[in-house]
Formats: sequence, C-alpha cells, structure tokens
Amino acid sequence: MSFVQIRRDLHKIPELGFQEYKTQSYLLNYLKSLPQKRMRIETWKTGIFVRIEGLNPRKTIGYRADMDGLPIVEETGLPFLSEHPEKMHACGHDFHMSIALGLITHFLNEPIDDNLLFIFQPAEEGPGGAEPMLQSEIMNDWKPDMILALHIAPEYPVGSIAVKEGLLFANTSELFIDLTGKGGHAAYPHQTNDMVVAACSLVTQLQTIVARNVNPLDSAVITIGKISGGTVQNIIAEKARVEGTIRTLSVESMEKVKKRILSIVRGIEVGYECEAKIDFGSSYYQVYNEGKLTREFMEYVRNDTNVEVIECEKAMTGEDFGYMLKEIPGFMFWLGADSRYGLHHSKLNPKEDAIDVAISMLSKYIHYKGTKSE
Ligand SMILES: CC(=O)N[C@@H](CCC[C@H](N)C(=O)O)C(=O)O
Repeated sequence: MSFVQIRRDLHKIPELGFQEYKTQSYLLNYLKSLPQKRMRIETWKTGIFVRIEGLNPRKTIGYRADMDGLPIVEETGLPFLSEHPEKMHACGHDFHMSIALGLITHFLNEPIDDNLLFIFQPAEEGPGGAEPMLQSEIMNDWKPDMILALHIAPEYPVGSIAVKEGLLFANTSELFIDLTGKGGHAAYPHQTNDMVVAACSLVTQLQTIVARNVNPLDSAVITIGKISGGTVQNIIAEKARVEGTIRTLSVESMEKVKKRILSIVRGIEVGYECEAKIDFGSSYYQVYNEGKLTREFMEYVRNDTNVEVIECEKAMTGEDFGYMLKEIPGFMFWLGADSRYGLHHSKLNPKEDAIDVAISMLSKYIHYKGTKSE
C-alpha cells in the first residue's frame, strides 16, 4: 500500500486528543503487516512506541509523529473526506503519521547500525501527550539520544523544508474564563448583571495586554477563539465563557501575561458584579532546536539531497514536542506542503507529494546519522 493511501485512510478517521482509538488500531494493523524480527511495539494510552533494533547500536535516534485531529467541520470536498462529524485532520497529523510509517518500513528493510525509536504521540492539539509520554516507563527504558520531528507547512513549496536553530515555536497556555452574573428579562437590564456585556468588555481589555504590558521587543499573542453565552435573544445572559490561547517567546512573558489576565478578570468581577473562574488549561514549553544537530541537518539536506533548505523565522505556533526537546537534544522542522489554506483551516489541503519527499530525505539523513561514527 502507498503512504499516500495510508494518509487518505487516516484522514478519514480524525479523532481528538486521547481518543485516537481507531487511529491507534489502524497504525497497529499496518505495523503487524511488517517484518517483526527487529521491531518491538509497545502501546501507551492511545499512543504507540516502535523500536527498531540496530545492527551495531551505539545510540538511539528518536522520531516523533503526532496523531490527533481538530474539532473542525471539513470543507475540502476531497473524495476521502473525514468520516467523523465535526472532526478533521486540519493540522497535517495524517501526513506526520504516514511519513513515520514510511520510515519504519524503510528501516525494517534496510537496517542501520543504531537503534531507532518511533513515537506516535496522542493529543498534540491538547491537552498534550508529549510530557506524560516522556515520563512513561517505556520512554525511560528506550529513551533516545537525539530526537527529531516535522510539521507540514502550507506556506512553503513541496520539495523544501524550513528550519532554524534555537527558538522555533512559542510557549503556549490555553485560557478558559467562566463568568456568572444575574440573568433576566431583556427589557429589565437594571435588574441583572449581563454576562454577554461583561464578556465583550473582557475580550477588549485582554487585547490591551500585548499592546501595553509586553515589551514591544518581545512578542506575545492572546487569541480568543470562542465566546459563548446566553440562551436566547430576549433573555439577558447569566453565564458567558471565553476560550483562548496565549503565546509568548519567553517563559517570563508568559508569567507576566497570566498575572495581567488575573488582574483584568478581577476588575471585571468588581465592575460587573459577577463571579469569574479562570482555568489556564494545558501549557506547552517552547520548541528550541539544538544548535549543532540543527546546523548539521541543514548542511546534510543542502548537500546530500535535492530538497531546498529555507532558513525561517520563529513562529507563535505551539507544539508539545518542545517538552521532548527540553530533555533530549534534537530539532523540529517545517516540511513544505503547499496549501492555499493554512493550518487549522477547514479547507487545508496539503500536497501529498510532500510525503515521499519527507520519507526519502529523512531515510537518507537517519541512515547517515545512524551509521556514521561520531
Ligand atoms: C502546530 C499547532 O498548530 N499546534 C497548536 C498547539 C495548541 C496547544 C493548545 N491547545 C493551545 O491552544 O494553547 C497551536 O495552536 O499552535
């Protein structure tokens, strides 16, 4: 079966974080069809560890692929559209998994000296599978000496990768704020505390944090992606909920932004005579690419493959792969996949040629890293 077909099969069955049951079972079925002699498979929740024994191992090279989809109604019109209502692989994890399977298949047929560890990780979009997976017993036993991962990039052409050493992705924190006031008849606002009005004021005030509290030479983002509240057009809302995400380039700025959010929310409680509950949800550590390995990878791809290497800027995207890179030297890079619509868009349609580009380039690079004497 081709890895494009595998991507299409996976694209049909997107599942949210820690619910990747069908995805896990699909991957396990494929893995069982491969030669088993040098491969060991362990499941962890809805994730999977796959270890390939090297011929003359001195180290273990790790490769991580994330597995979950997003709560989006797909609008691509593709013949292999998501079969799961209101769920879509809109962040390319179907690509990431297919590429990992391609690499596993390659290295079972063409063994190298070093051990390889492939990590199929659940819940990248939230609440985060990387950190608990890192702390698992299996990871402790099979811990790699270096690790890499990729993320598809709609803005770069197929046949290119984009990468930089040092900081690549931001620190993140989710944000959930529940407001509770006093609802009532639409015609009697003076007898109520309207939580729709409080939520609107809150969202506007939150936008002042990046403009007024974060050093302009630093960067931060506060995005509110969802507001909900009220029941019907002629009842004043008793409850409202504001949901968003915070991104910062430094851990210190994240602390500052959270402190300001707490103050602003206390102000809303006083000003609108309501109760507010704040939940910062899950947070991800920044993605920081280790210098030596990243530079060596860029050099290798430039000189030994026909893939173009673009030196990119850092992005305010988040990735819990950052936790893995905090403990294990390695890097993440963007894989050019050329889609008119971006990540997290209902019409994201990356070019499938990127799958073979990645398998071919990474099998060469991993072969080079896994046979070369350091
Ligand atoms: C690559 C990517 O798009 N990652 C997500 C990670 C989200 C983490 C969490 N749910 C949050 O919203 O903070 C991203 O949105 O950058």
